[in-house]
Formats: sequence, C-alpha cells, structure tokens
Amino acid sequence: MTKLSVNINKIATLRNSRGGNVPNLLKVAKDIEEFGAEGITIHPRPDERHIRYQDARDLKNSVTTEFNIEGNPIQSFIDLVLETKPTQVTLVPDAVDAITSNAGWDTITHQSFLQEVIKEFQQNGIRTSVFIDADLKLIEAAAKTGADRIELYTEEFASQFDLGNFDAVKPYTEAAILANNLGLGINAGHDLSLDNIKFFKESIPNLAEVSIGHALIAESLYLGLENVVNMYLHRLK
Ligand SMILES: CC(=O)[C@@H](O)[C@H](O)COP(=O)(O)O
Ligand SMILES: NCC(=O)COP(=O)(O)O
Repeated sequence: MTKLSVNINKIATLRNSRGGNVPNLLKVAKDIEEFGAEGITIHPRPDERHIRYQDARDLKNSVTTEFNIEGNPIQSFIDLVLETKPTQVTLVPDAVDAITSNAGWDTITHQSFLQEVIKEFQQNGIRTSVFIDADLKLIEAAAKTGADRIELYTEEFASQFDLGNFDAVKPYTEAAILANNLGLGINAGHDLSLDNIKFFKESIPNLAEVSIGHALIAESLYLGLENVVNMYLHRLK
C-alpha cells in the first residue's frame, strides 16, 4: 500500500493572499486527515510565501498522521525541524528564489554534507528522505548518505505522461528496483495528479508514500477536497 501525504502549501498561499486566516490551515489539515489521507506535507521556504515557520510549529501540535517537512537544510530549516520533530524530513536542494522545486540532489558532490545533516536528524528520531532524480549513480550515492528513503522527483515523468510518452516511467522503475536492493525506502512527488498516479504507482515496486499538493488542490476546485482525497486513495490501493 502507498500512503498519501497531502501537501498543503497551496492552502497557505490562498490564506496569505488576504492576510487573514481564511482558509484555516490547521482545520484544512485536520479535515484532510479525516477524509483519509495518511500524512500532511509542508514545504516552508525561506521567504515564507506560503507555509510560515510558525505554521510548522502549530501543525506539529495538531497533525495526528505522518507529518513531513520538506526543504533545503539551511540553518533556519534545520533548527525548525529539530524543534518540531516531524515524522519525516525531506531534504530538497531548492534555491532561495526558486518558484518551486526544480532539481534533485547531486548526492555525489554533496555526500558528506548530506551524511552530516541526516545523522543529526536521525539522532533526533526523525526519518530522513532525499529528493532525487531517477539516476542510478545518484541513487547509489544516496544510499551512502545514510538516508532512510529517497523521494523520486517526478516532474519529468509527469510532463512526459501528459504527452503520451508512457515509457518515461522506465528510469523511475529502474531507480526504484536499485533503491529497494540498497535498502532505501521509496517516496515520490512533484506534479503527480489524478491522471498519472495509478500508472505511476503500478510501475514502482514498493512505493511507500507520495506527497501531492498542486494538482490535488486544483482538482479539488472542481471535485471537492473530500472526493479528491478519496479518489487518490482508491488509485493508490
Ligand atoms: C519537493 C516538491 O516537489 C514539493 O515540495 C514542491 O516543491 C512543492 O513546493 P511548492 O508548493 O512551493 O511548489
Ligand atoms: N514532495 C512533493 C510535494 O510535496 C508536492 O508536489 P506538488 O504535487 O505540489 O507538485
């Protein structure tokens, strides 16, 4: 079974556009859990344009499913994660001014840095995951960082799927087989949607978790949040 973790960045974006507390991020997260999602993901960015650092603290006291915090391990992010102690931290090498995540880690170049931060998170009881492209050399190097899991960066798959190029999943399948052999757990995310999730899940052996935000919230505008969460759960069975 693959767990669904809903990324609520877009709920915070909507809230921040008016400066008040509508929609209420904590209530939406609670409702998403009640609708059946197995996790809540946030990706605070240094400019706090959507998720604020205080949101992470508030959510820690309220989320009862798996809590996943994603981000680039700059010192303020490391401090926030060590303070809030989520279930999982997903390390993403996003530039400060990136509109959204646009690359996975070079686990060869940054191996010793990753080893160091991963060790610190693990010593604090936090599961670690490394955002990564479906590249076998980088997956091998990811295993050497000591990470518990990888998160496959699925943007390339999603854009090729939209074009009807279903073979684009092959590198992800191969990456997952290698990761399984190396003892790494497998997560995935970025641009996954109701259209592509079933095919992706069926192509990836032992897919532990997907985190989905942008498409899920957009789909909810038409279909409703509860329906959409359940449609994902159905496709992930
Ligand atoms: C790592 C990843 O792919 C997601 O966290 C994505 O970057 C969401 O962040 P935004 O909502 O800021 O686009
Ligand atoms: N880790 C991926 C994530 O949390 C959501 O990405 P997206 O669905 O907003 O592209």
